[in-house]
Amino acid sequence: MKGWKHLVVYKSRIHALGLYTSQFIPRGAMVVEYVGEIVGLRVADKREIEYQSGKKLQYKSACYFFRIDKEHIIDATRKGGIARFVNHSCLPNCVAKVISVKNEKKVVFFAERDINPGEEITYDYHFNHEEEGKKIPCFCNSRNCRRYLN
Ligand SMILES: C[S@@+](CC[C@H](N)C(=O)[O-])C[C@H]1O[C@@H](n2cnc3c(N)ncnc32)[C@H](O)[C@@H]1O
Repeated sequence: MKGWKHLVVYKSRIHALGLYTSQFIPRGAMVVEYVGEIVGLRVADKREIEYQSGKKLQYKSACYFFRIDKEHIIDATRKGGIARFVNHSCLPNCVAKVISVKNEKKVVFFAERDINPGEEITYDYHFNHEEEGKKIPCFCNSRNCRRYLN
């Protein structure tokens, strides 16, 4: 499959917008790369506060961070690709892998099973568990839903 033209951002049944495929994707195929700015934890923390403050309306309540490793985050809020619209599912059709290309870390989603045209692309966010009150309800609607993202 060449390029990402078969991937479409569309209203999701899980949350707001989601990413869908218009073509069959075979198990094991690369689906999309999570593109954005790679920043350190300190910068990411500052940006999170800035985004949540709502000072810049276009970033308000944005949550387009992907943690690559202990020190680095991909921030897809200001500059990012379509992968930022991939929602969480407790029974996902993709898995996110951190791979190294020419010594640079990249996050790529691979199909964990065959994905049919019209299906929403999902992966398991694997968020850390949070205490009551900080929990985010999950709307993935899968049979094994854990009820919360975190
Ligand atoms: C990277 S965004 C995903 C794209 C998002 N749907 C949008 O339109 O911008 C991640 C946020 O989407 C929401 N989200 C993703 N999967 C979800 C799920 N299964 N249940 C509830 N909210 C979800 C959460 O608010 C999460 O912090």
